[in-house]
Amino acid sequence: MSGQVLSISGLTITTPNGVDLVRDTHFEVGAHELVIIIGPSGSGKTSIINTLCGLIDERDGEWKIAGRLSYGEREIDLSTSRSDMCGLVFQGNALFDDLSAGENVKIAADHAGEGARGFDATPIMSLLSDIRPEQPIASCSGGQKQRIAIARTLIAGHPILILDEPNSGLDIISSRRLAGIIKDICVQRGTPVLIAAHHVDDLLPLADRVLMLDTRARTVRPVAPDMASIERAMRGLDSEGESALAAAETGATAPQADAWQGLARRGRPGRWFARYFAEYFWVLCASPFMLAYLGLGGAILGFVSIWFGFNYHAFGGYLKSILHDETLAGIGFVQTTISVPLIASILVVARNSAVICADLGNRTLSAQLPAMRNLAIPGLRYLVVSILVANTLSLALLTVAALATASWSALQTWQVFFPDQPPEFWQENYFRRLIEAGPALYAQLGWVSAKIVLSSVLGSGAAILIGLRPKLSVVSINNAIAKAIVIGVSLTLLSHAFFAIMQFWR
Ligand SMILES: Nc1ncnc2c1ncn2[C@@H]1O[C@H](COP(=O)(O)OP(=O)(O)OP(=O)(O)O)[C@@H](O)[C@H]1O
Repeated sequence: MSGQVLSISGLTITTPNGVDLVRDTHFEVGAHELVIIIGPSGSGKTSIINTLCGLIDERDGEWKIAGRLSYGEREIDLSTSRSDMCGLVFQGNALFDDLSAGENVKIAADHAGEGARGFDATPIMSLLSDIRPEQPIASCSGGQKQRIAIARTLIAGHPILILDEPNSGLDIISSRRLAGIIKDICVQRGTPVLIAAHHVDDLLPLADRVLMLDTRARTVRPVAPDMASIERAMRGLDSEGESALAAAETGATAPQADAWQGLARRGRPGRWFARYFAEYFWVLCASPFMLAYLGLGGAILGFVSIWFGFNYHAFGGYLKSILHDETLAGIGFVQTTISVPLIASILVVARNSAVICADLGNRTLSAQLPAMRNLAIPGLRYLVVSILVANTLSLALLTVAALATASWSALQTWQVFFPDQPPEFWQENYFRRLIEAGPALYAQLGWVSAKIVLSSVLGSGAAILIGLRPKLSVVSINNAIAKAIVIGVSLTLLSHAFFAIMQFWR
């Protein structure tokens, strides 16, 4: 493959907001060449890299891409096809946190392409000499993670190598060593290497050329590979990030400055509890998806109880003719005080345990809770109280919704059996035991409320405790979610069984 040139022509990238990052841009990276691309913060370096690596994510919005990438015999139309020729070291590392340090490299080696065959990996592996292969990713320092990410991509053996800010977490010695290793690889393999970087001092001695993303001309142009020329070229360029920094330096007003000044003023901290409560109430209860879920559960239960209660009972014939009012009263009582509250609790606790555990697990993994503590935000209190209250309200309201649809579908099913009976007859008998109970009505509702509150508090409490336990990876969050569902539903079954026994214990 030696001697092949990476050539980009006619590259235009338009963000989903309609901003052209580059227009009709051309550049090349030769075989054995190490080229650095620089540009102000937010100018589009990562977007160019993602385009070259086929990683523009259309789920973020509709990007418009035009241009061609050619390398050797292959040519790719970037407007219609995703490029698969460039290996990328991601800015945020993107390590697999459920695998150990060694496994992160091994998995790349085991899936390496032809380009990796017969290549001496010793210099790459020497990048990792201070890391134990069995070390979990979570226990590696920022610089160590970065070196693992670099080694992993180098091992994979793509014909073209692209690095996004590879030296941002490294000390100066590691950074120089890294630059030397990358250069060696570039020369040995004949690989074109493109590096996007802000801190170029350590990389410059080994760079063949420097390209600059010119935010005024919306193109990529060459700059002499020395710090003085780079600084001169960068000065005078405009971008959102640059103009904000320049404004801060000179005391001038940047476009969004007023909005940010308003945010910096101290307000009432209590509104953040309301903010978190509203967020959890919506996700745990009020979303249309939840209402439809519980409505459907109630409707199916209403139909099943009446249909099978009348059709498949041992005294089915009698029930239909002379005993149907008593049967209806019995089914109505069991449905309103036992079965619908139980099914609603199981459905809500199972679903909401997963949501709560995933939410807190992600906050734990991404260190949001220590960040809140560090900012003197009573995060745990906001989150835990909001979750407990929102989940209990959610279960109460959704049980009422399920009871409404269960009663409605019970009435529809009953009318299939007894089309001549007026709905008033159904209403009188279906709710008779509940109403007959007189003051005990309140006792029955009290039992139902007790089941709901206990199921909710135990279910969401278990999900909170499981979600807040230390998490090392996304896989550990998944396992925690499964555990929270099983424990939450088991506690719900036990709560309902306990109160059902108490309810009829006379
Ligand atoms: N999904 C998106 N939707 C809309 N605009 C986006 C999206 N992703 C990025 N942008 C915008 O595209 C521009 C370029 O972003 P990009 O991340 O490519 O810049 P960059 O030069 O790599 O920045 P930095 O050096 O700060 O990492 C920015 O203004 C950014 O706000």
